[in-house]
Amino acid sequence: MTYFPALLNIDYKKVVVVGGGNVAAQKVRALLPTKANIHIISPDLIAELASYVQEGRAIWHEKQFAPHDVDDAVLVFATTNSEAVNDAVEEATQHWQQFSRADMKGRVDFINPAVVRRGELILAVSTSGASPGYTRKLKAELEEQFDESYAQYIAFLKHCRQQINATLTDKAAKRKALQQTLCPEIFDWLQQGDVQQCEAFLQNLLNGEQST
Ligand SMILES: C[C@@]1(CC(=O)O)c2cc3[nH]c(cc4nc(cc5[nH]c(cc(n2)[C@H]1CCC(=O)O)[C@@](C)(CC(=O)O)[C@@H]5CCC(=O)O)C(CC(=O)O)=C4CCC(=O)O)c(CCC(=O)O)c3CC(=O)O
Ligand SMILES: NC(=O)C1=CN([C@@H]2O[C@H](COP(=O)(O)OP(=O)(O)OC[C@H]3O[C@@H](n4cnc5c(N)ncnc54)[C@H](O)[C@@H]3O)[C@@H](O)[C@H]2O)C=CC1
Repeated sequence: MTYFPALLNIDYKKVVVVGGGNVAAQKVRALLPTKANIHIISPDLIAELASYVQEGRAIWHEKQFAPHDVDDAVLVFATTNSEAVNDAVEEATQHWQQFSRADMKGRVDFINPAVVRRGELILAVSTSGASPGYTRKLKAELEEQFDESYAQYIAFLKHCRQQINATLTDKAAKRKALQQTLCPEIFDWLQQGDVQQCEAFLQNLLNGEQST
């Protein structure tokens, strides 16, 4: 299968996860940074999921799956340990609802990548189902390579881009300035906690004075 990668806006939309085990938790963990309305359908929950429910970050329907549970959901995850139940979830899911099936036994509209988030930076990795174990290993490597400092770095690049777009009018000058924000010095200055140096660099770009 050749999959199409995309980043979805699911804020305030209903998402249903059927099952309350480790695989369900993996899916819910990936959903939590969004503002989606997360509904878990399962007669039981592992402790991690129970804590999300207790914190009000997901809604638990303590029951066996029934077809109407998927009503109005934009994403549906079938993560139970029963092929028959996953079949029933698949059957209940309309063609306009995106369906993910953890056992890969039937219809699969999308599969889940491993995700590393650093502020607004999103690194998503997949082997298209070839080797989820390798995907997990690659994620661990990316977590090391892209540490938490990247959140601040991306936030500063965003700030620069907003300022440049608001200040410079000439297209070529804008492009040049945006390109210059990608110089390695900015990352290094932020690592050293030297925000002043970064701001001075940006001011020079906005004044058209930076030549590097
Ligand atoms: C197709 C896909 C569908 C989907 O679920 O979206 C799928 C399917 C299956 N996974 C299986 C097994 C494992 N999955 C993991 C881990 C992850 N699996 C994830 C995604 C995906 N798994 C999608 C493809 C992604 C890709 O290829 O890149 C991750 C990335 C994200 C997530 O789970 O949301 C998450 C890591 C996230 C993280 O660490 O953050 C591990 C490793 C571990 O847990 O340590 C193992 C054991 C090792 C092994 O088997 O390789 C099995 C066999 C089940 C069985 O034997 O019963 C199936 C079914 C089959 O292949 O038929
Ligand atoms: N995609 C992935 O990353 C992986 C997928 N898998 C697949 O995912 C399945 C689930 O794995 P785990 O979460 O580890 O299993 P698990 O056994 O820990 O959890 C299964 C959950 O499904 C619930 N369930 C069973 N019948 C139900 C029903 N009628 N209605 C609602 N909920 C019901 C159970 O109560 C339990 O909470 C595995 O059997 C395997 O096929 C397994 C490992 C990784």
